This record gives sequence, C-alpha cells and structure tokens, in this order.
Amino acid sequence: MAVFTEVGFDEADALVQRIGLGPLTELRGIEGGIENTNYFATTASGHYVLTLFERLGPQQLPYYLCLMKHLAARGMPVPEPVADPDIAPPADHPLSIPADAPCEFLHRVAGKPAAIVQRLEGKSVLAPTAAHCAELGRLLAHMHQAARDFPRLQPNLRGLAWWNDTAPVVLPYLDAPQAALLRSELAYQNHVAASSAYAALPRGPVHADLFRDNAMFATDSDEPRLTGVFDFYFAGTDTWLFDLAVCLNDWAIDLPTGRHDALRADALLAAYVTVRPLTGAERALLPAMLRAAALRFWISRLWDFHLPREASMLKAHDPTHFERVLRERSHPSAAPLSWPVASGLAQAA
Ligand SMILES: Nc1ncnc2c1ncn2[C@@H]1O[C@H](COP(=O)(O)OP(=O)(O)O)[C@@H](O)[C@H]1O
Ligand SMILES: N[C@@H](CCOP(=O)(O)O)C(=O)O
Repeated sequence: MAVFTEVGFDEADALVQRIGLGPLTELRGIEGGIENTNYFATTASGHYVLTLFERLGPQQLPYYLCLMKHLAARGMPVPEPVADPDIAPPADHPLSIPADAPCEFLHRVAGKPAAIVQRLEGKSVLAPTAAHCAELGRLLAHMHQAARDFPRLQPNLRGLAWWNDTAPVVLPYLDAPQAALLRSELAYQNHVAASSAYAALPRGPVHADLFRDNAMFATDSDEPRLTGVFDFYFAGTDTWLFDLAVCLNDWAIDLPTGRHDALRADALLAAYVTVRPLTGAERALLPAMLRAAALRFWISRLWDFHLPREASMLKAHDPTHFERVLRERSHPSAAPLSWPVASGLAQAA
C-alpha cells in the first residue's frame, strides 16, 4: 500500500465540507497503488477516493481530471471528479484548452495537489476469464471513441521520450543480456516510431495503464460485468493501438511464463473490433506495439525498483515479469498475427 503523505482527518473534513460533500465520517489509507497517496473518504453524501499526487503537478493534472469528467459525462463508467465550487471552469474552446488553464477539479491537501473522485463499486479480478477480457475490450473501444472530442492535448508522459531518457538511468543495474535487450528494443522502437506506418495509426486520449488492478467488476452478478475503470494518471494522447497492447499484455498473459493467452487475447480483441475495427496499419503494427507496451512497463518497473521512493506502505512491482513478456513478444517465433481475430474479424476501417 502506498501512503506517501499522511492526511489528517480534520484537513480532509475541511475539504469535503467546503466542496459540498457534507461532513467526513471515515478516512482510510488504501492498500495497493504505487504512484500516489490514496484514501477512501466517506462523507454524509457518499463514498469517494481522495488522491494526493506525489510526482504530478498542476501542469499535467488538469488533463487527467478533465478527461475523467469528459468520459463520465459521455456515460463511461469512470470515477467522476468533484469540482471546487470556487473555481470557474474554463470557457469552452473549440480546438484546445491551454494546459495551464485553471482546473476546478484540482484541490490542495497537505501541501500536495489533490483530487477527490467518486469511489467505484466492485472488485478487481486478477485472474480474468475470456468473458472478463471481452468486457474490457468493449469498454476500451468505447472509451477511445468517447474521448475523440476531448479538447485538451498532452502527450503520454511515459512514452518514447521517457523511455529514451530513463533507459540510461536503469542500465547500470542490469546484467549484460538484460542491457543488450533494453538497448536493442529501444533502438527498434525508435525505428518503428519514425515509420510512416506508425504515423498512420489513429490516436487520441488513451488510458495507457489499464491493467487488471485498474478495473472493477460487479460482485453481485454471475456474468462478468465491468463497474468501471480508474487510475487515469498515466493517460495521454497516444495511439489507440498502444493502449490496446497495454491491455493485451496484462489481461491476456500467462503470468508465470509471460506468454500470451490466445483465448483471452482473442476475446479482448474480438470485443474491441466489434466496436471499432482496426485499420490496416494497426493490424500490421500490433506485434510492434505489444513489444512497445512490454518495454514501457519493464523500464518503469526497473526505475521504481532500483530508484525507490519513501512511502509508509509501498510494494514495488516485479520488473522481471515485463522482461519475460518482452522476450516472448520479441522472440522470432512470437506470432500474434496468427490470432484468428487479427487476420479475420478485424477489417480495415
Ligand atoms: N475511484 C476508485 N474507486 C474505487 N477504488 C479506487 C478508486 N481509485 C483507487 N481505488 C483503490 O485504490 C487502489 C490504488 O489506486 P491506484 O489508482 O491504482 O493507485 P496509484 O495511482 O498509486 O497506483 C486501487 O487498487 C483501488 O483499490
Ligand atoms: N500498472 C503499472 C504501474 C502503475 O501501477 P498502478 O497501481 O498505478 O496501476 C505496472 O504494473 O507496472
């Protein structure tokens, strides 16, 4: 569990009362999470999550919070952030809103930027079936479409530029075969990113970290039913295919070996393409983006593991898992294009 910054009951109570949620009745640090400080906050009006941002600041946060609001307003099951009634929302602008425009969803608690969002019901399913994956695939495609007209722009801050900057920081901690893999994969991804096929990929605001532990399923239903997805704090404008690859690499992987699980992968992809068919460029670059998504989380886990931060309760994720996934994805025998759905169902849009 990660509580980097302790929040006093009185301070949280003052915030929730000021923004109209009524008196605080319970404040409890949350287990899980590695980026931010999270508390469950219950008030007279409902159940919320209070997040204090440890690394992100007012330059980046409006994008994430406004994206959540935008998606919630379009019926997507994402936590709706609660606004500060004293901050006026920026006037609508047809093309873009400057990143430094005031953000009504950004609060300040214990000296840190903070947000208070609706608490989703349900539980994460860490061993998903094909039916869970189908639910996720469908929602992912709907979210991509619903975010099309989101008026803010912010790159994926954990994208290629960050990989290039961070690789030299983690390289000294790797043995020779690991270092060779990291260097060669980074060179490959820089090459892919410079290609015309990559430039042709459709893009927009994406979650970019939609792992199993960032989704909730109903606990009162026999059939898997997604109740929502959360943790948009790695979101950014990126290719939809990268977002899909992040999900495939987490939801449809055999965890001990890092190999892809064809049944779950097909279910996720089939559900996704039913809502939004993949383009020809997307089908061609799916293997490369699966490698990119593995590389992204291998690097971030290496960084978190070897250069940890202070937290009262913090469990770093295992970096070797994504090293295995990357080796599987970049091995010459890796053949995700032989998935029936990739060659059959997914017609060019
Ligand atoms: N909106 C929410 N509704 C319900 N539970 C949430 C919500 N946001 C966070 N949580 C809980 O808090 C935990 C940590 O949140 P997460 O966003 O993953 O943290 P971090 O950003 O630090 O990685 C999650 O595993 C989940 O149990
Ligand atoms: N999902 C990432 C790291 C981010 O952790 P989260 O708890 O915020 O999802 C990983 O597994 O490496």
